[in-house]
Amino acid sequence: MREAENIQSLEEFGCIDMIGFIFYPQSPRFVYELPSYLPTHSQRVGVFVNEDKQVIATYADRFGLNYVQLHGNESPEYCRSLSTHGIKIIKAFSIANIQDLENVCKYEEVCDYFLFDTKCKQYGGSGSQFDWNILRTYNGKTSFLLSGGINMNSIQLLKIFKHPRLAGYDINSRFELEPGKKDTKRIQEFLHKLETI
Ligand SMILES: O=C(O)c1ccccc1N[C@@H]1O[C@H](COP(=O)(O)O)[C@@H](O)[C@H]1O
Repeated sequence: MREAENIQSLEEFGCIDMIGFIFYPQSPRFVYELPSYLPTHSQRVGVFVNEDKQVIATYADRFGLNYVQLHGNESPEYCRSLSTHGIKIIKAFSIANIQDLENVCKYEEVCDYFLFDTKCKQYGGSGSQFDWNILRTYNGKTSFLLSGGINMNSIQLLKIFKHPRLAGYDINSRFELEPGKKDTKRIQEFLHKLETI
């Protein structure tokens, strides 16, 4: 997210655990300036793709980031060296089949969360869902966020999908008015349906 009012009105829901800022210059959601309001209750997450560690540290300071979400081909060593600097790590993995989970175990101990996203041509923000049944074979210790194209029509499937390490849902492009601007009404409706239906 990148607009102060938009961030503030979403945070007012009181149940959004994390709000993300995309620091990948090729993304249409790239955050090019510091918003005049930053979340105070929701955790601040910076999203990076194969970024220089010094650049990440600079953004982490400037935005007061609680987490960095690494959405590229970052190695376990790279994650470890960031985490030893006190930065909490969410490592994203692109999933299309069971084999895509093979390398995930190498990242145990060096990440706070994993994030399972749909494999696509670009690095993220595809708006497409993958087959969550693949995650039934994930038996690691690290909790994960479910991501990739989650939308209003995902609710029934979200309710059915259970996993002992599932920590939360990550919503992005399917809840936007335009890139980087969330449709707060649609999100409110989504949250309501998730609780009630
Ligand atoms: O959204 C982007 O532009 C983006 C660019 C580079 C890396 C990650 C990006 N977004 C992340 O992708 C997932 C899934 O998003 P979607 O629901 O499929 O649109 C999410 O974690 C975004 O933060």
